[in-house]
Amino acid sequence: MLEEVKRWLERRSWSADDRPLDRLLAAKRQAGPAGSVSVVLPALNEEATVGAIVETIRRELMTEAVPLVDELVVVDSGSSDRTSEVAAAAGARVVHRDTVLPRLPALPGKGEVLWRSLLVTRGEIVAFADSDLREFKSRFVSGILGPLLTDPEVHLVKAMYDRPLGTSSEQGGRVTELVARPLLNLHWPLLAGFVQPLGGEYAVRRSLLERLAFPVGYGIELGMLVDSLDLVGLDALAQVDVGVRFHRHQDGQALGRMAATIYRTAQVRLSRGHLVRPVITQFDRTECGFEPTVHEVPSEERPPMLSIPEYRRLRGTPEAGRVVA
Ligand SMILES: O=c1ccn([C@@H]2O[C@H](COP(=O)(O)OP(=O)(O)O[C@H]3O[C@H](CO)[C@@H](O)[C@H](O)[C@H]3O)[C@@H](O)[C@H]2O)c(=O)[nH]1
Ligand SMILES: O=C(O)[C@H](O)COP(=O)(O)O
Repeated sequence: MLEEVKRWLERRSWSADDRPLDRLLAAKRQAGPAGSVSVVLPALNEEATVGAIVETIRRELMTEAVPLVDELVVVDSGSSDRTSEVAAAAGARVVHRDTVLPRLPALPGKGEVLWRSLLVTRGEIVAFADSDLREFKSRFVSGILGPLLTDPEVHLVKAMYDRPLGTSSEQGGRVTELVARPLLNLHWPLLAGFVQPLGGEYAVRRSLLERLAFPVGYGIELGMLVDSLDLVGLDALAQVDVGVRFHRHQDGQALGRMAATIYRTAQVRLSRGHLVRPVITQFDRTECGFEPTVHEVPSEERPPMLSIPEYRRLRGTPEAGRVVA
């Protein structure tokens, strides 16, 4: 491990317990508008879990006594189930991806809805969390907000946690362990200290988010880490231990496509313009043997939000500063 990473782990890795709620609330009051917080839950067919997550955040972080979160938005990514209804009934503002920036038809994928969420939220700090989490705890949100509210030098905070898979207590995160961690260690060793580089729970200052390109699919987390390192440096990145995370596990083939997308995101960053065929072939057993299916690996990226005129008008920002394009 690099010496810089050892030092980073000592300086920038915390537990959610390190910053109790009353300290966060005091810091938020003191920060004024810079401490405004939006929580965004991307959701594609999550009717089973999104309601409980919304209720927990509203009950524990959005009350008169604990006004830590200012707005809670579920961005529906094209669900065919009752995700929107359930989320709205639980008290979230629900926005469908197609209603945001309608001049650009939405592309499929999680990164796409996170990108669009910047146009429908106002917080100077935006916290994202997956909406398929079970046994959700509000510390998943308050924990990652802590360093941003209390330390102006921190710009991005990722949650870290144990990830049970089936009966095994610590073996979840198959794409993390087989693809993302090796890629990061070999190509961006400064990021080797992140325990959960792909985790969907992270909080980021808007001033950073709006300067980042967003891969439209599952490449968003790796892309965001790599580009943030480039834009703000390792010391502006941090991680917080929030306990244990339970979520819906995708099957091996879906994870294969996710892995290919993440590899592609890395590849684009390693050699912009390098010509490859971004497809992955997978196999299913049929009566005639193994049948190949070819899936495209999405390579589209949305440009930094600061380059979108509608966003600049909304925010009253005249020009784009340094961005990752
Ligand atoms: O097109 C999509 C796909 C997913 N989601 C939502 O995004 C979240 C995470 O998706 P999920 O399929 O549960 O991802 P995981 O298999 O858990 O993948 C992990 O790794 C991914 C790649 O880094 C991250 O995006 C995830 O947040 C992280 O949990 C969930 O709320 C989904 O409903 C969308 O909104 N739109
Ligand atoms: O982050 C990951 O590696 C993927 O979400 C897969 O996680 P799982 O192996 O716990 O399902």
